[in-house]
Amino acid sequence: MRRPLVMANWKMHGSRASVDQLIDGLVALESASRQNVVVCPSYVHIPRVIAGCADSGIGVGAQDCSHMHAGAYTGEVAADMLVDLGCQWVLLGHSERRQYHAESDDLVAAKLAAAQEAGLQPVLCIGETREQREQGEAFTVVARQLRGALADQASLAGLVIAYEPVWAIGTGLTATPEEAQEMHRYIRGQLAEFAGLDPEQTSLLYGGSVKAANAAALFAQPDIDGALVGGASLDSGEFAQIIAAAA
Ligand SMILES: O=C(CO)COP(=O)(O)O
Repeated sequence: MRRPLVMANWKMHGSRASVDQLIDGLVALESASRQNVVVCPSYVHIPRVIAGCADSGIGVGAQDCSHMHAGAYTGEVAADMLVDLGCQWVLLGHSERRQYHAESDDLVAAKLAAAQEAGLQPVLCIGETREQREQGEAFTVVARQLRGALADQASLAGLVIAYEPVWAIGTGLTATPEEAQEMHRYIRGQLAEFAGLDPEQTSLLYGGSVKAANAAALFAQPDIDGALVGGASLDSGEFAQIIAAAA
């Protein structure tokens, strides 16, 4: 179902103290707003966030998961383990995973299948680099990432897509609302065309330098349902304003 989801990706940030402060800010939000919020801390902080957000309506997710089931895979975290902790969500295919850990579309597809099987709600992250956009390849790249991850899935129930142009992540450069809308419209069309998804049931989030100052204009676009927020989600006041803009 399309819903105004605002997700925090804390990336590799946080200490127990700073995580506690962020949780205090989130649980102090009014109840209706909290239902639209999902927080993705680093693995090590997940139990703390789940405990701190208990009964608040705030969802908790991981930033990645393994494509494999439990076994001798040092350093990996299985989707089942995340479910066992109480996670409901997982980000997959984030551009920082693709860039620094060489994650291919095939690997992202395998992770997505593992997440679905375990009962996690996956958020598939896609987006083009600056060079790809400048060369007029943005739509081709996004279509390839979508097909690569989704084409052979047994189930896509509850899937959320986050469009995060790589050139807008952490750079302060946001796609204009019109640029983001154009791509979101295109993605919705692709989902219907090859994945058999009802485009009106799939939430599409925008990510890339979302801030309090630009959130409302992005959310006003007809195909932008919410946001995946990095840097600004580490500032309680700023993040609360983004959540308010989505309501
Ligand atoms: O990568 C992002 C969220 O997953 C976006 O990060 P920023 O909001 O810091 O640009």
